[in-house]
Amino acid sequence: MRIEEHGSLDELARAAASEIISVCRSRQTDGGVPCIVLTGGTGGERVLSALASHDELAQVDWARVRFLWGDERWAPAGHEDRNDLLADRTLFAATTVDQALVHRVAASDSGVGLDEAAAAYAEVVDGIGRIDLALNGVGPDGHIASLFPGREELEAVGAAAPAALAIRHSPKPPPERVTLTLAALRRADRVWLIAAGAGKAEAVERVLGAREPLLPAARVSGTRETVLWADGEALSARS
Ligand SMILES: O=C(O)[C@H](O)[C@@H](O)[C@H](O)[C@H](O)COP(=O)(O)O
Repeated sequence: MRIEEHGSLDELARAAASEIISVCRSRQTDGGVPCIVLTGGTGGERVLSALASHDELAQVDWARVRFLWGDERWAPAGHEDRNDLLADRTLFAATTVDQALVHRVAASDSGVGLDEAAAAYAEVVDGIGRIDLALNGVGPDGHIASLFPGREELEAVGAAAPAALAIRHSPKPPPERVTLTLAALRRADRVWLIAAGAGKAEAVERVLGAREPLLPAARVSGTRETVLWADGEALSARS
């Protein structure tokens, strides 16, 4: 795992945004359509904001970038709880994306149920070939996406595992969500973990300590690289 240590969340977000632009440019130069899995949470939001205000934003044709979400809260379209709203208010407001390439999880007011929304999202993810980058905010308990420690959803790792699952009774509100599984996240070429602030120091230490193979944030890796983007506070308990 590569560690990208930065002095603050803002510095971290700007550096990550620069690297996202570079990943997308490289893929588009090769004639490809990059696919990025976005994350919710403070870290995810700051990276999106840093992208939106980045002076090299225009070097990527964002209308030829495919977007997924690592998880989404089960809420009506446009609700403050939704992770896709973070993108709408930042990156998507600063550039032009092709909504046909923006794969949102169905909203709770769209007429489908939670299980149906999860199954439909799994089908979308199964239909996507290459995932270039999966961003994952790390929770204080070491969760990523809506994959929480000790939960049965963590067992969805094999080749036959679904790409997305419905989550109920999430320990982090709101209680109902749709999440990509480890099986799906592990398909990504690059998996980036984002952790900033003293509140993440224990989780980061547990990930780097590699003593807990069951910790969600310690169980995800990319096929080409796994990077921990962290600030000094989040790395402060590193042994
Ligand atoms: O929907 C969500 O809640 C997020 O996807 C979740 O996985 C988040 O990334 C972590 O909980 C970190 O969130 P913070 O960066 O706000 O601590």
